[in-house]
Amino acid sequence: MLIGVGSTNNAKLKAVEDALQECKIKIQGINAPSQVRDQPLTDEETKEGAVNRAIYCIKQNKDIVIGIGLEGGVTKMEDGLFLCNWGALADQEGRIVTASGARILLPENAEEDIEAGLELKDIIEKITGRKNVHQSEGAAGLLTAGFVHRNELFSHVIRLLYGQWLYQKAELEGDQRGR
Ligand SMILES: O=P(O)(O)OP(=O)(O)OP(=O)(O)OC[C@H]1O[C@@H](n2cnc3c(O)ncnc32)[C@H](O)[C@@H]1O
Ligand SMILES: [Mg+2]
Repeated sequence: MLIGVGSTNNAKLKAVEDALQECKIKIQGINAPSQVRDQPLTDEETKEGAVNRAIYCIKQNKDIVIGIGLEGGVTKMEDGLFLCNWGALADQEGRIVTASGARILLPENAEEDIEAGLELKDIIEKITGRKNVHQSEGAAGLLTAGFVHRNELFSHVIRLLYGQWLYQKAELEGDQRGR
C-alpha cells in the first residue's frame, strides 16, 4: 500500500516508517504545502496545516491510498507556550481523520522569540548551535535531554491516525454487511 507523506523532513518520514513497520507499506515523501504560516501559532492552525498536507498528497496520484500530513506548531496556555504536533490522514474515499500528540512547555525565551516572529526551528538551532535539528531530535529532543525525539512524538500521532482509519473502515464494512 502506497502512503503519501506530506513532507520531505526526515523526522516525519522516519516517524511514519517506524510507526507502521508491521504494516506492508511504501512511503512517498511529497513536498506538500501546509497553506498555513511557516510557524503555526495555535492548535487550530497546526491541525489545519496537517489536514491541508494530507489532502494535497492524495490528489497527487491515484495509487496513493492514504495521505498523511504532519504539522508542528505552538499553542498558548496559561503557563506559557507549548510545543504541539498534529496529524491528519486523508483517503481516496474522502475520509479524513485527525489526531494530536504529546505537548511540552517551551522555555520562556523561546516564547519571546516566537512572539518576535522567529520560527521554532531557528530558535532551536540558536540554542544548540547546530543546523537542522528539526530534521532529527527536534525541540523535544533538546528539552527532554534526548529522551524523546521529534519522530517519536509524530509516531504516536501516526498510530492514532492509522488505527482510527482501520476502525472506521471496518465499521463501514460491517454496516454494508447489514450489521
Ligand atoms: O519540511 P516541513 O514538513 O515543513 O517540516 P518542518 O520542520 O518545517 O516542520 P513543520 O512545518 O511541521 O513545523 C512548523 C514550525 O515549527 C517548528 N517545529 C515544530 N516542531 C519542532 C521541533 O520539534 N523542533 C524544531 N522545530 C520544530 C518547525 O521547524 C517549523 O518552524
Ligand atoms: Mg515547515
